[in-house]
Amino acid sequence: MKLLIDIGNTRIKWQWRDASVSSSLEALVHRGQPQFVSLLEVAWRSANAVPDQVLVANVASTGVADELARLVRALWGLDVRVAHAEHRRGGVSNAYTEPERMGVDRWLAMLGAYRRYAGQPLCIVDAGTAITVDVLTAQGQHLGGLILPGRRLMCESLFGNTQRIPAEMLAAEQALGRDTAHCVAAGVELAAIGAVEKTLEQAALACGSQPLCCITGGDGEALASGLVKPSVVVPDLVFEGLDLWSAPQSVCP
Ligand SMILES: Nc1ncnc2c1ncn2[C@@H]1O[C@H](COP(=O)(O)OP(=O)(O)OP(=O)(O)O)[C@@H](O)[C@H]1O
Ligand SMILES: CC(C)(CO)[C@@H](O)C(=O)NCCC(=O)O
Ligand SMILES: [K+]
Repeated sequence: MKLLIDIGNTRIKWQWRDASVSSSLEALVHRGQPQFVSLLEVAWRSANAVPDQVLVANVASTGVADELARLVRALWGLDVRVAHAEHRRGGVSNAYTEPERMGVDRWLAMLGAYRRYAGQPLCIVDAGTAITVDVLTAQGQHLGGLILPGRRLMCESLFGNTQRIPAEMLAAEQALGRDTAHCVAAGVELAAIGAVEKTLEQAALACGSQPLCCITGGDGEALASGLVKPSVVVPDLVFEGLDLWSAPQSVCP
């Protein structure tokens, strides 16, 4: 049994996997919650499972990952394996000249998407604390990507830097708002949708056919429902990639 862990800037998400079964995703907020280690301990003890491998993807501080590694050692006497972005793996080539600077969540989402949907161009979207969009050709060449603030960060930047926009975060209901909170919701939603749709258009030109849009992340469903172009939502895309990353046959060439 493997325990796969994705540490984002807002939440820690985890999934138990063995050869045949993947558990549903579980998550807890670690930001501003110093007791997250004891909450994790309760959650993992109650799973009544003993992992033989613990794999970690971390884009938060190393302090969070270190505390988690201590817990894993205390519970099961295991060292965690920490994934990182690379030049090449599993048929995917990274466009970054310094791949170690890319967030590993982006790299793993690309590996996961390529494993599932290789053979067509892909546009991989992770809608979390930040929103990332990355384009892969049908042959697995990463063409590059974009990073923008996620839904909550976009809202908070407005709430924190204006006098007359109160801190009220709503889901967007219509394209155009008719009061402040709905205008913010519409603006934030359209910023994300516009970024993805524009990238899809440019990627279609660059790749010669319409890419499949693979979406993951806490705000993924909401983003997908606003897109005109077809998309698939894969909540455990980063875990698919982490599982692939840890497989012995996927040694980095
Ligand atoms: N309790 C919560 N606190 C803050 N945001 C939350 C909470 N629950 C859900 N969210 C939503 O989840 C989004 C973050 O999604 P997700 O959990 O995928 O990101 P993350 O893993 O924490 O961040 P990232 O991986 O981008 O660093 C936020 O934009 C917010 O809308
Ligand atoms: C962009 C985020 C925050 C998304 O989780 C993460 O992938 C990250 O911290 N990336 C490092 C910068 C980069 O990917 O170029
Ligand atoms: K993420």
